[in-house]
Amino acid sequence: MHAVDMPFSYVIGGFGPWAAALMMLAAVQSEYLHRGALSRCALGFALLGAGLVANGWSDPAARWPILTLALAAVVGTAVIYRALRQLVGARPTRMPRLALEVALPCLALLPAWTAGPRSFALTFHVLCLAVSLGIAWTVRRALVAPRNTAEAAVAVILLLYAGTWVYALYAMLRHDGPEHRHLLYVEPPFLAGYAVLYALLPLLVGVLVFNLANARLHHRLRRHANTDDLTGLMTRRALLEQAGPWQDDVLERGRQPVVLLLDVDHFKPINDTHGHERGDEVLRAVSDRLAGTLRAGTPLARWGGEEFLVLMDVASLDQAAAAAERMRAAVAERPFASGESRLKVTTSIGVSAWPAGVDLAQAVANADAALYSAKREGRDQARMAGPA
Ligand SMILES: Nc1nc2c(ncn2[C@@H]2O[C@H](COP(=O)(O)OP(=O)(O)OP(=O)(O)O)[C@@H](O)[C@H]2O)c(=O)[nH]1
Repeated sequence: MHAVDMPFSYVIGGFGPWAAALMMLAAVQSEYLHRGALSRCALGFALLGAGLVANGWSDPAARWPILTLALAAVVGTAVIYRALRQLVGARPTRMPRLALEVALPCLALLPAWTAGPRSFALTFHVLCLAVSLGIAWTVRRALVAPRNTAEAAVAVILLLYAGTWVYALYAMLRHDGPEHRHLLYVEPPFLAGYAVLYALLPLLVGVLVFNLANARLHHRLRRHANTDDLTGLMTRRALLEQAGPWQDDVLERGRQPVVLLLDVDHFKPINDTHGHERGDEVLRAVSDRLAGTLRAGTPLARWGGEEFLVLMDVASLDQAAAAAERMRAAVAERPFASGESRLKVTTSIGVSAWPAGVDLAQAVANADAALYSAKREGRDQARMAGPA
């Protein structure tokens, strides 16, 4: 066999696996990491691996190393594919089934191989084109209307990828001469390079994909743990995590940290009279109104059932009292619509300074004591705690 049309072989040998690798990465990035996209990428890898093996077979010196490396690459791809499916929560594919899925199209190459290099190359190109069209189908949304850069990148890569195979077919059909019979053939030194590429690439991509998928899962879990489902405010946990560094920063800027604890008055009767769902609506509306009185970035958490906690930096405690009054008024001034009826909702608020060297738990306990006296003295009011 001769090496012919080197740049072309180079494109097929070099671009194909990278395109498949990028596809896998983009699939993770763009949230359409699903069975269809993944299995077609895995198939793309396997097919290219099979093409490489067939190529290497013609060179006795390269035969066994290439065979071993390419098989390792195929197995590596299958393992990564399976792990990824588990990561995204899909039922794990059974290995024999996956092996069959990937092996069948590769086996289709066998009869073509025995029929001669030209029919082999032709079959190979048709299969690869089918795979690239298959991938295009699974990610068609990215092609038609990409929503972000990752999706736009997928569209470009796919077009190049499919274009490579279309061109390969065109070139094969147009040139019947012997020099175009072995479009897959690559010189042994390059072949060895590709073989290493095949063996390393799935590993490399696997590590990248795992990291990306892990980072995304981690981010999602953190967001779930730190966001209150009902109100969208931060949870107690999230506020506790931020509180220490927040206090350091406020003190450094020469301002005073204060804690405001708010509790919706007579909330139980709202639930009992209007139902739990209406109660939920009221909690959401209260949290919106509270947030509306605060500067963006002020830590506001849902502290418990109908309790909210605010960390605020002020120049003086008078400012904190004024802010508490604003929050109280924002809730009390207009009734909340609940179906046909209007619900008047009020809050009681306890405010406490949170000076340096005092635990947040202590400051919250002081605010809670102030809140308790606000409740005792008739509710719908804010009370300042004694010195912390
Ligand atoms: N709808 C709804 N109700 C909740 C939620 N979390 C806690 N609650 C209810 O909030 C009510 C709190 O009632 P209490 O602690 O007795 O206080 P209250 O009726 O507000 O009276 P005071 O605080 O003394 O003014 C309880 O009935 C809880 O079931 C929630 O997420 N949604």
